[in-house]
Amino acid sequence: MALKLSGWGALESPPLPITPKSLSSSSCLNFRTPRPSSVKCDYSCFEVRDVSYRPPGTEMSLLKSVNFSLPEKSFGLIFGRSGSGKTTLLQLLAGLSKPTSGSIHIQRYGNDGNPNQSPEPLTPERVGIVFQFPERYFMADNVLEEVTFGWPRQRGDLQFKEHLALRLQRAINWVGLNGISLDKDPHTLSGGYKRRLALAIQLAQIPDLLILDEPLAGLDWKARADVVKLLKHLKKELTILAVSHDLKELATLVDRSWSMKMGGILKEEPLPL
Ligand SMILES: Nc1ncnc2c1ncn2[C@@H]1O[C@H](COP(=O)(O)OP(=O)(O)OP(=O)(O)O)[C@@H](O)[C@H]1O
Repeated sequence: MALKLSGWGALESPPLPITPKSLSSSSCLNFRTPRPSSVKCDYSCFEVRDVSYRPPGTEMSLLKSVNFSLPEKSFGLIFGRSGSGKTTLLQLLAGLSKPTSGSIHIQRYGNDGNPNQSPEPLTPERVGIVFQFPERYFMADNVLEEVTFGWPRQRGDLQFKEHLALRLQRAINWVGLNGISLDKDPHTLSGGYKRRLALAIQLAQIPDLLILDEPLAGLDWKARADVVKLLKHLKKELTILAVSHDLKELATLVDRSWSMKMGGILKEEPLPL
């Protein structure tokens, strides 16, 4: 099967077809199969309950009894002063560190607004995180290698590779990178396209929750507008939680917002615009 990418975005050079063969030389890290489509629910929320965090070996709590919930397919924004604990909270959500106390889970609710299942823990495989300045961490010589970095290298069956190829195509289409040749060096992309690539890397894993740490930082005005437009598009399909100082530019996307006070105390508050 050869999947040809086509669609929006100016075509700089003909894109490479994505085939199971072109995915055969990647390595495996934490790869998750998609949830069965038979699992239906009325709606679900990402919930943080009484989460506190004190780094190992220290006496100081960086987060104090944090509580919030974010319904699926909504956009949440956390703002607050530098050093208040925003990134620390994102790291807990992504499973990069463990709360000292409290829980982080997904809760499904029925039509009557009551939980209709036990909460499921939010495992790291269900979360995609794009750090500040993600382009600084690009490792590969071309776009295809960058998106598939960490994918299975062993000889899998054809069906599995077709499945990966479809995921890749979906992620690339989603962020509008389909006008870019997959053999292009990621470091030569514009600022906005580098951010699209960083998003595609996470979207290819089909996360339930996409976390963005300062998604507009370091971009010029045109790239910032471009990324905001893209996030508006992604929000239709995904649950997104961002930390940002760029409140005005992201305001039109925001469904829920919280202020992180110094000392790691989170409060639901409208954006101070
Ligand atoms: N492992 C650690 N041990 C001790 N202190 C830490 C540790 N990690 C972070 N801190 C401190 O915790 C506080 C919160 O840091 P954090 O990076 O979460 O803040 P932030 O709100 O994201 O800031 P910024 O907006 O500048 O990114 C800071 O004072 C930081 O120095």
